[in-house]
Amino acid sequence: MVNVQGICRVFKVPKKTNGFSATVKSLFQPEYHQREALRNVTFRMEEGETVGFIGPNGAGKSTLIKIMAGILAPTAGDITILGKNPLKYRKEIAAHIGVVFGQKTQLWWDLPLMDSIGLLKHVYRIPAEVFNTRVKELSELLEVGDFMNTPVRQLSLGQRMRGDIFAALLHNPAIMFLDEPTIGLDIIAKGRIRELLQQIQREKKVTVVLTTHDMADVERLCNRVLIIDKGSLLYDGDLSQILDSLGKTRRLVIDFKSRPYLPSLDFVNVVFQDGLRYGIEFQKDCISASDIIALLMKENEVLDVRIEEPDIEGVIKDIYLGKQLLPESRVSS
Ligand SMILES: Nc1ncnc2c1ncn2[C@@H]1O[C@H](COP(=O)(O)OP(=O)(O)OP(=O)(O)O)[C@@H](O)[C@H]1O
Repeated sequence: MVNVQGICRVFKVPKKTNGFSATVKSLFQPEYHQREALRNVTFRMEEGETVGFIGPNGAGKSTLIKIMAGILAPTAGDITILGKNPLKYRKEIAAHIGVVFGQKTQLWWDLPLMDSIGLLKHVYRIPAEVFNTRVKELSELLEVGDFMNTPVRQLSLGQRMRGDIFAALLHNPAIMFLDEPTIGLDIIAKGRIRELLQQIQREKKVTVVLTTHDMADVERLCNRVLIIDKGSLLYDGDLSQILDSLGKTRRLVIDFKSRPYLPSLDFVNVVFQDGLRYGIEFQKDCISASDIIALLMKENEVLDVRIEEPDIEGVIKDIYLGKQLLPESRVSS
């Protein structure tokens, strides 16, 4: 479905100048420096996969998506989408791609949603019969019936997003690029969009590339992540594997009946205390939660125990900051 081999992309950026004469000179003789946005990126995607592209601002995610969509040429490397070079066969590939930008709608702002969908019918040259079936099917799936005739500018962000997903799926694309599909939504609308995307994954064989800064999107929707930083692919693999190997600490939250006696244990630390509630962090590879609980219960009366899993946001943040080394990744060179 997607085959990216050693993709590099360098941008030529004008050098900044200081002072009046240097600024005037740069107007006539501009000097440039090279900005490496992508460095030897290689990966493949199979049909039906949902892959999350994550990385800090400026990592190179949008550049990679633009290259995959045939909007931008790579400086070096090879890429095929559905077996074809997306730049050379741009129009043909566009017919198989659906795009949703969380920050920018592809719908006509002043037109009712249905009119935008009607225009896209002509853009994608969808036969009337196929179009009618698709509209019926997608209206049911995305529950847009109530606002199909409302101008897009009057829709809530969540409704607009459902409209955008509708538009992206109208021509039955093989690949969907979702760029921050839940950005700015409230917690209920985020959940609804994630549910819908999960349903689309189940019911349609569409291959999805998801770019997001929201780790909950990745956790719910992707079983594979590509971590990109400073233009390089740092990791290509399961999200759960990152958590298993990097989230080495676990936290127990314990409510005691009275002030507890806490024996000193290796690899175990009290990280907070709130009345008779204690937060205890431990190295999961060195000691088990059940051993700690058994030891504490010998000496104390325990009312409640909860174990907290590592927080994905925290683990990924530490990777970006270089505090965490990634597990043995499956990045091909
Ligand atoms: N047209 C351009 N001209 C010059 N530099 C560019 C251009 N587009 C991107 N860059 C640079 O390439 C690098 C990667 O940018 P890109 O937009 O791909 O990052 P990103 O991972 O999508 O970031 P974000 O999460 O903020 O959207 C950045 O340093 C950016 O400034």
